[in-house]
Amino acid sequence: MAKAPVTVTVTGAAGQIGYALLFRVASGQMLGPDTPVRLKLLEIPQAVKAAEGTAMELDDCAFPLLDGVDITDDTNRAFDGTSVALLVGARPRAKGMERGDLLEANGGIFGPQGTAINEHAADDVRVLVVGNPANTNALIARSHAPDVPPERFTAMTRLDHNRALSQLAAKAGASVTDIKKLTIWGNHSATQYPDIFHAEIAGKKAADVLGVAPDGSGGAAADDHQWLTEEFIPTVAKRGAAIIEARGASSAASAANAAIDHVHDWVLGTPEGDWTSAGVPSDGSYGVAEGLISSFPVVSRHGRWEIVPGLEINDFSRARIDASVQELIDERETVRSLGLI
Ligand SMILES: NC(=O)C1=CN([C@@H]2O[C@H](COP(=O)(O)OP(=O)(O)OC[C@H]3O[C@@H](n4cnc5c(N)ncnc54)[C@H](O)[C@@H]3O)[C@@H](O)[C@H]2O)C=CC1
Ligand SMILES: O=C([O-])CC(=O)C(=O)O
Repeated sequence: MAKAPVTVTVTGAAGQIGYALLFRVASGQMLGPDTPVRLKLLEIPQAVKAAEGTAMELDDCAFPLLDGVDITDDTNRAFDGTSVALLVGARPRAKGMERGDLLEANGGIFGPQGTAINEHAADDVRVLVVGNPANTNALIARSHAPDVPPERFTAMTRLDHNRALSQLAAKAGASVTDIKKLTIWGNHSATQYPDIFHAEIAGKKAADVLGVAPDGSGGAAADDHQWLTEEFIPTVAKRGAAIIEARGASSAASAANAAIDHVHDWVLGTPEGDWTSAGVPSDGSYGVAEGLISSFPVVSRHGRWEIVPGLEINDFSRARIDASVQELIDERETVRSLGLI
């Protein structure tokens, strides 16, 4: 028997990421080749026409799995019956705006969207926040949805994870498929910590392959600790800014790709013997303050993210995880003081 269509809501549908994302969702790359999708596109009134143009192109693809497209500027209607909510639309940082201003502007978007999800979404709703600052926007949305299990609100760090995979593979002369158990910890910001100390390259410990010792004492090659601290970590953490510099616009296709990967793995499971990274509500694991939406090593089993337990954290990693988590604590304090959570 054919499966029932799954309702997927995309906010900011007329934006750059929306344009790169919708066609892949409609083609079945996110939920699998046997799951029809019904799309709901939310935009601000000025961008509804552009979203209609995208919907015309979706029609023109004649995707067999696309069961319908609904375009609206009404938040309640956009989340009616939704099972997958991709919160992409956000207020971009304008010139002269402080981080607090940005958080406040986004509170005006993610608070009402959380409320609408609480009231109108399907019982199995899963939420992925892409719009920046993604972790704290997810926290704001979640705090407005008391009837939705908290673990259904997640923030995207899969793009950072994929960037780290690619950088590590290039350094090791390996394929990305040879690399397992890489982790992004903390915030989707320049403080994030891409951790290679549990990673494996073709079954061997990445730190051994690369001669990187956690205390900087060197290994096979003295330069490799420097590669970790001065190349790998900053390249991954500042990749978004480097793309903006090069392209004149922020990452769009790679961000859409990461959103597809995140939801695909959440719904359909992560492969055995590996894990990925996602911003999920902390249960206090690894000393991360409970309730923060922080990036962790995660697997998905039976449709739920689980934080990978029991990893040993060396002092090098500890300091970097703590710094990124502190930034999340500070953002939480700011939105609390603004009455947004
Ligand atoms: N977590 C991550 O790894 C990444 C996050 N991002 C973030 O994703 C967000 C979107 O990026 P782009 O698509 O490139 O931006 P964009 O500016 O091209 O598109 C954003 C769209 O959101 C819409 N929008 C604004 N407020 C809205 C609201 N209240 N409801 C519905 N739609 C609304 C705008 O009209 C616009 O069409 C940005 O915040 C960006 O910083 C981008 C790359 C990676
Ligand atoms: O900084 C931005 O707006 C884009 C972003 O999050 C990224 O590419 O990681």
